[in-house]
Amino acid sequence: MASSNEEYILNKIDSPADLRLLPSGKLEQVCAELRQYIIDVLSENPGHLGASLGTVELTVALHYVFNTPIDRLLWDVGHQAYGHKILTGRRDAFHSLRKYKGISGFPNPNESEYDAFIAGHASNSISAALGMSVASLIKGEDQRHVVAVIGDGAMTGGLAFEALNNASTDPNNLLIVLNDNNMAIDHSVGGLSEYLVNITTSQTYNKMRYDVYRGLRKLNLISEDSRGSILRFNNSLKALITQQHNLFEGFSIRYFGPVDGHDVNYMVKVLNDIKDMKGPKLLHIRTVKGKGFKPAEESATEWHAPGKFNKETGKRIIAPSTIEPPLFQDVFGHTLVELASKDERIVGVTPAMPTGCSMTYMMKEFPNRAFDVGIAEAHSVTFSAGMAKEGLIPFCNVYSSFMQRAYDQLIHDLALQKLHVVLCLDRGGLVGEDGATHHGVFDLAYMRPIPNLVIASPMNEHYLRNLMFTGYKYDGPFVIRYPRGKGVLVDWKNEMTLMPVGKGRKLTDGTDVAILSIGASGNDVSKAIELVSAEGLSVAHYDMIYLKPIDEDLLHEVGKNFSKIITVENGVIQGGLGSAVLEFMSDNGYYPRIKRIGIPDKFIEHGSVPELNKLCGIDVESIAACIRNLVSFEC
Ligand SMILES: Cc1ncc(C[n+]2csc(CCOP(=O)(O)OP(=O)(O)O)c2C)c(N)n1
Ligand SMILES: CC(=O)[C@@H](O)[C@H](O)COP(=O)(O)O
Ligand SMILES: [Mg+2]
Repeated sequence: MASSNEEYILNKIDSPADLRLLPSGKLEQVCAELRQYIIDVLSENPGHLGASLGTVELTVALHYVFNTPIDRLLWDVGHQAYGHKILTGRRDAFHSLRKYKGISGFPNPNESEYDAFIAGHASNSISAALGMSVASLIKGEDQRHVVAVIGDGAMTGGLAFEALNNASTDPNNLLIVLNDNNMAIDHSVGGLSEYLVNITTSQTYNKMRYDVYRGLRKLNLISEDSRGSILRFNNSLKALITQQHNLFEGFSIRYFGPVDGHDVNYMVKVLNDIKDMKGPKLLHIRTVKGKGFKPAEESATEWHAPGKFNKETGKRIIAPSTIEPPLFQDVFGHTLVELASKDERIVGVTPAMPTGCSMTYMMKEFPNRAFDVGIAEAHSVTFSAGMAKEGLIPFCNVYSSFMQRAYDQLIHDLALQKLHVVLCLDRGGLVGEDGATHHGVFDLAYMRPIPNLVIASPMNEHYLRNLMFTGYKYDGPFVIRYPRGKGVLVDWKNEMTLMPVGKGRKLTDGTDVAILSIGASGNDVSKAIELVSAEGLSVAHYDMIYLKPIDEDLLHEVGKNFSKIITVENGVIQGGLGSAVLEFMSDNGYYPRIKRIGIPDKFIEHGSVPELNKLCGIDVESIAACIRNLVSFEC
């Protein structure tokens, strides 16, 4: 914070141009104010706190040195870009972060010209930035700098490695800033994270290399354009000092660092030094996730996205514990342990979301049988397929929207070989404040065309458990899709039973209209039916449970007995349950009037789940209105 005799500066920075007018001596103050502003706002309006606190100095240094938005700045994942938002004209709007009609929690070019590329899903920044850097050369815009900021977690994604590989050959002047805090949401995992720790321990070597390099440049003994000579210089220096091999230089990408990512003035100096170098280069900075807010520094996973908190006491504000239904993710986690304790062939796999999906329970109970494979959704599926081929029974848990990354693996590696993997898709449906990048609304539609897959979705916790048990017993790829958040049953721990594959169930009888739903949306359908029943309407409700194979007996029954049908799903209308029912009715000579309720053909913004459900017409009131309208033929 500004001391009493210092004027508050942040309010005067309406764009990075204002920042760049400040003397460098003021940058530390800007950082302090920026950090405090993030803490102040997020304590009341929750968001991704830890990552953005860790990048305060980097953000200030980048906007100070680079001529944004002409220079392109890409944030990987984008959850660390709150400081960037505040410095780029969104300071006052920051209070509306992640709220319905407010600013997005991630960079989005539709929101600001300073947001150079869409972000939300990890590991795309180097590819996109490389494309921009190559484009600027082809277009003759050689003055334009392109910078990708990527975390050590996001760097574990395969896409990032594909981009590094490409960056090493196609001409470009890309700068990659590797923001290394040794954390993803949970602890960073794998060889890369160990490697980065090792580089850090050889800091003296790297600093010496950088200092010698600066000296030679000052003496004009090496030239900027002569990439080969720099590499030769690096190599011979390396040979002089140590046999150590640098991964990035192995890719022909110049490596600088590691530097202290909380020393804003030093970063300004380094960035100024390296920004005009030709060719691809990587600056490795070390930061602390949650920097400047003690509880967040001490417990980074908890404070990744902590919800509301008291900024004075450092305590999270958690609703007083009443007896409530558990989170679906927790039911998954406990049930997996229960199954795994009876069959040692069961293993668990998560791509970097152990806390989020509650694989942590399995990791604690059976550390040798649970795997966090890093931000690597595609790999997680094929890795699971490999284990299944050898007789293990993997439960691979992937957030629905991140699963989009693994479509070919699903088809080629899993379904084609009909391997026994239970694929648990958490966060299916609208997820709320994370918005368009994170809604898990495409899964039912994109999986339905894939042969050999069984696709199921539970209406409540008992069905989740039953489906996990059925998936465990079923010899083939078995997908279970369930939503973010709480279930509906306080008493969730039932005796698990087999659910006949491809069989749905009738929940209520009725004559006016039949509603076919899948998954937890069925609970809203039940409530809507209660509303219209009180008005004298008679509605039959079927919980399909399985999208594939779909229950054909049930559909014949509905086709024969109803002239009006409503389908309800928390997924895109095109291709999911509604489409399956339309196809079936048409193929079998039934011609009822069918109204499909689901997510319309557009990307859905951020907001609370109830707000978005209403927006999409999948909330209780909208379903009830649809029933009334269909009965009177106006729907
Ligand atoms: C494809 C994909 N998988 C998983 C996630 C969930 N996720 C968001 S942030 C994050 C950790 C990122 O770690 P890092 O890049 O090191 O950033 P940090 O939070 O440490 O700053 C993960 C796994 C995601 N956004 N995208
Ligand atoms: C930035 C990111 O992708 C994750 O932090 C995501 O927001 C987690 O979502 P949940 O809160 O549903 O676990
Ligand atoms: Mg990290």
